[in-house]
Amino acid sequence: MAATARPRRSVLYMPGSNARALEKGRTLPADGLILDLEDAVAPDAKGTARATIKQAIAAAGYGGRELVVRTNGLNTPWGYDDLVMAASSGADAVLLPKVESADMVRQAEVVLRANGSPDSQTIWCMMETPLGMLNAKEIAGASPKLGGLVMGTSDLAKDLHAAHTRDRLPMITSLGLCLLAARAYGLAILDGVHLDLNDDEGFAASCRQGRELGFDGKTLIHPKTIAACNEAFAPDPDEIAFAHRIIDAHAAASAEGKGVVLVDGKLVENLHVENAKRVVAMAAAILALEG
Ligand SMILES: CC(C)(COP(=O)(O)OP(=O)(O)OC[C@H]1O[C@@H](n2cnc3c(N)ncnc32)[C@H](O)[C@@H]1OP(=O)(O)O)[C@@H](O)C(=O)NCCC(=O)NCCSC(=O)C[C@H](O)C(=O)O
Ligand SMILES: [Mg+2]
Repeated sequence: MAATARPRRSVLYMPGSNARALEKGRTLPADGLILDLEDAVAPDAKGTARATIKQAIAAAGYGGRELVVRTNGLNTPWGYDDLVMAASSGADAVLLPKVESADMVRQAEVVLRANGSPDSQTIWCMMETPLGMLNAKEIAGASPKLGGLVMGTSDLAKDLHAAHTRDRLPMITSLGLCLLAARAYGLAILDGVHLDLNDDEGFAASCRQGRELGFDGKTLIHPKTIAACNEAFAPDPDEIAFAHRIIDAHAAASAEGKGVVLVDGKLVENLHVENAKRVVAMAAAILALEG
């Protein structure tokens, strides 16, 4: 499915070492699941987590949820074996951590292809280091196998010596650079996690801001945040109704040989129709996923 028509409002991380979480993922209303081998898994548990993830995907039952395996880096003792497992696991995508260059993407791609990764399996990149931000454009254009970027705002804040503030001003340059790179290359892009599980208001504000900036959705660490995230990133009924009015009014105007029309007092041109069609397609894709 095209990056813009597949719902990715909520994508939940779960430690690959936590079989209970992987089981729960089959019933949670998240659009996607990141089965993690990296930061959520202790060094001693990496091998077991790899086997647990492989078994969970093979056992199926995840419905239309997009399944993503986050591997360790190729510069670690686990990265190569993670990629070998992920390649033939049946996961929809493989998420590479701490990507800083196009070369890092291509090295992983070689291992994935050599180990049976189907064409349909995409590569996603964690964008979470200062060098990664500066090289966002070359990373986004590194390979036709690339499907998306995921902001790693926790690692980024650490490396930038930045604070986690309500307005996320310290993150804005980085979020903007990655959004530009993703949209320039037709990739999906997901916002970073909100770490404070007791801060519902702050979580809602970060969802709102992420959507306004243009993110497709947000990565999450706990199931209790999925519903609010789905709502925040879905087009609301008024938006969908307005999109239909735009499409219909512009079609009628075109039939009369006109290129522009006013809808509810607002100027509508071709570009607005394109956007309206994207909104309608996303609403339909969400209905199909939830139906
Ligand atoms: C944060 C947690 C460790 C909290 O876990 P827990 O104490 O078990 O929470 P609850 O008791 O409230 O759980 C209630 C039920 O929900 C299930 N649960 C909890 N979290 C998840 C989850 N992520 N996926 C699936 N299911 C989950 C529990 O099993 C309970 O179920 P039940 O048995 O039926 O009662 C935990 O939430 C957690 O581990 N979260 C994920 C942490 C993680 O993956 N971190 C790494 C990713 S974030 C990151 O790396 C950021 C990035 O790289 C960056 O740099 O920014
Ligand atoms: Mg990280």
